[in-house]
Amino acid sequence: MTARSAGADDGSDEALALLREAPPGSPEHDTPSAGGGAPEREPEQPAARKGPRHRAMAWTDARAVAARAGRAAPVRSHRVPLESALGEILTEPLTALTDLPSFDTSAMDGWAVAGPGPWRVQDGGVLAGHAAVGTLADGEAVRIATGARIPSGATAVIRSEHARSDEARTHLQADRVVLHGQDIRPRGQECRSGDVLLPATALVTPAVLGLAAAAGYDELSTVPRPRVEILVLGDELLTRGLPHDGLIRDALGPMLGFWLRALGAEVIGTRRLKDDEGALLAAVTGSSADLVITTGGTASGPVDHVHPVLHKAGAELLVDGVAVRPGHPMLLARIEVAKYLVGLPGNPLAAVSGLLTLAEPLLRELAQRATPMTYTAPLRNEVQGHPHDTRLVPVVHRAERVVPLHYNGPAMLRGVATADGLAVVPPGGARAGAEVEILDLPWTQAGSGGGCFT
Ligand SMILES: Nc1nc2c(c(=O)[nH]1)N[C@H]1C(S)=C(S)[C@@H](COP(=O)(O)OP(=O)(O)OC[C@H]3O[C@@H](n4cnc5c(N)ncnc54)[C@H](O)[C@@H]3O)O[C@H]1N2
Ligand code: MOO
Repeated sequence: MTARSAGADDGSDEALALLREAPPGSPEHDTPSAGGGAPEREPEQPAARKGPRHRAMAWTDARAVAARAGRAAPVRSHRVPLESALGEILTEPLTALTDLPSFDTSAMDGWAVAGPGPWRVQDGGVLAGHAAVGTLADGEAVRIATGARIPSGATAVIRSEHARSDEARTHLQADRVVLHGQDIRPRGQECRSGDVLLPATALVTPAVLGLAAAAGYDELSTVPRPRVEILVLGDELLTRGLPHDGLIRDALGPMLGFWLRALGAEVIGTRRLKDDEGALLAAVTGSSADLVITTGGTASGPVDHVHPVLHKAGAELLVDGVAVRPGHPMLLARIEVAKYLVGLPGNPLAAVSGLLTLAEPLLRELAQRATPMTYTAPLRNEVQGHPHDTRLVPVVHRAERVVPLHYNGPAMLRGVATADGLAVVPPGGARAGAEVEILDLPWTQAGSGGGCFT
């Protein structure tokens, strides 16, 4: 867990201060949710609008469906150069291709000696990377460097600081008792050729890359990162400059690619599409990605084309709405075998909610990464819940507790930008002190998702 020190200069203190200081009567104070930013109030749903509510799946069920969809995809493997394997999962055990060390090695700079001293010092010396020198006979010594091959016949290495040679540097005397084999790393001390160093299913971390290289590998067999294409939808979106004339900046395009990479995806592209059904259908059906992510257009407005396009594409809706706030219109569809689409709602925090609810478990299973340990933390402040739905609320860790952040409205990124994670607040809410599950953000120290190697 990240226990950031109180007062960390990360911008979250302003959000926290606002939470503490909102005066009575202010909108902040009046929000029905402590922790700030209420779930936007919904009017009682008339019968005619009850359809979506019936379809909405419980938050935990939706995550389970997404994970199952990922597990159902065929298992894949590729051989890649070491540097490309970072963050992927091994599909074969890492079996040593050599003994390590692969020869008897000096562990120190000093002298290799044979038998009991004093010793006659041979001319020259042995350096790391040099071929073997001749055999040492009993009573002989030769200068040696750390990492150099031990000459045959040598029985020990004496560190430079533990022996003295005479003026002419021809004779050597030890300052202390010399033990047989001291400071010699024997061949195969770490492993023998053929030993299994890591099982298939191990995550390739930087340390694994180092071990694989030491053990003789140039390439590794791993599960390829799922290939993801992002389609950002909306006529109202600008990619530069200030909002004007009802147009706003696209906040999702700049964020999602990096976030998806941190979740283990290979992002093959981000495209911006106008609100045009034909263009969306062509982009979805023509995409070569394993997972298409769309943003916006999930609801039932006049230019919300995701549902009609999925229908036309013959896709199977696996999740069509989730009982979670924000983000309830999120969806998951199977377009064809092993090709999925996650529809993220357009409101930016709702999109983050969809990313963590549906894309994260799907990508994790497609990449065959281990399920991270879930953990809970006590809330410092009460958080009001939605009557029926789970809430995901940005929080920071402070002194063994999590503090709900204020700017947590569906259209706001200000809270999550300073957050360590999202608290999973059950329907009905949670009191101060209640333990709630925390979804770490992939870049926080507490993140247990196996590392975010981008
Ligand atoms: N009658 C109803 N209307 C809406 C409901 C509902 O239940 N009944 N749900 C609301 C909720 S909740 C959400 S979330 C949104 C989801 O809508 P869409 O997924 O169709 O998204 P859009 O309508 O395209 O956009 C919503 C909102 O987000 C802004 N947006 C979109 N893309 C971006 C982007 N890349 N960067 C920044 N902002 C973006 C867009 O301008 C809208 O303001 O539906 C509600 N409506
Ligand atoms: O809150 Mo909507 O929940 O998905 O913006």
